[in-house]
Amino acid sequence: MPAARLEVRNLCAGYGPTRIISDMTFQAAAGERLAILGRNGMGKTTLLATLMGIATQQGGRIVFGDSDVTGLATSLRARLGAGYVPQNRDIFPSLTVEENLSAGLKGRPRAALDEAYVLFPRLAERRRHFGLQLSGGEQQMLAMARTLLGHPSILLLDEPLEGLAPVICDELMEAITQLGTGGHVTVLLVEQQIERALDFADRVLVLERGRAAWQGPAAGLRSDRALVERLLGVGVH
Ligand SMILES: Nc1ncnc2c1ncn2[C@@H]1O[C@H](COP(=O)(O)OP(=O)(O)OP(=O)(O)O)[C@@H](O)[C@H]1O
Repeated sequence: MPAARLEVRNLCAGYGPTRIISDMTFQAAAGERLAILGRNGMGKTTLLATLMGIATQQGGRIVFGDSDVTGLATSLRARLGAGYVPQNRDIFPSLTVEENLSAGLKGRPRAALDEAYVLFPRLAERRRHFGLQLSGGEQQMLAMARTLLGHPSILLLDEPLEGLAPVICDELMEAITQLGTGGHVTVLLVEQQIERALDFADRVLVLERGRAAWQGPAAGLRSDRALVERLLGVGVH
């Protein structure tokens, strides 16, 4: 599936009647790399979960490509091209790497598994290992590769680097960058490692208490240390 545009208009969302996301409007062009940043608890995970139809959309519109997906079930959104790698990685612990990957094939031939092994050679070495035997980094690679096998047009990544050693973060960011560079998929990256996210992204959306506090080019945010400090409470180099 080719990369798709994402349009979010006046989105309100949360859990049941509890409001977490308020009146949020933003877009990602087809093939764009959008980093979603914000301090802890500002609503980043809830935003991705709402885009997937997991959290409750209370108002506004979500459009993937030409399809308004407001009100659609998660499975239909996946069929329309959304690929979601949640923060908890969600792999099957008692299935092997190969079996986990097969679950992402969505009817494609088994030979397509090689795409995952080319992207992450470690997974090829571990193909007969069970999910529970993998390191945190390998689990993240597996979760990402399984989603990518479905050829998403919009990829939602929730803190893929959380809890991983710097060398593994390097490896994962290289793969994510490789994916994003071809423009074949629109990538939304939620990440706490601000520098890595800014290195990757074309544009940035910063959340504050469930609202869009700032959006613009990654380079613009990086060059304004005072703004980064105010929005995110951290420094950048
Ligand atoms: N299932 C839930 N039911 C009710 N409230 C929830 C639920 N999950 C999260 N929240 C609340 O929603 C708010 C936003 O949480 P969310 O996980 O979206 O933030 P976040 O920006 O992703 O944080 P972090 O960076 O810590 O992962 C928090 O106040 C959190 O307590």
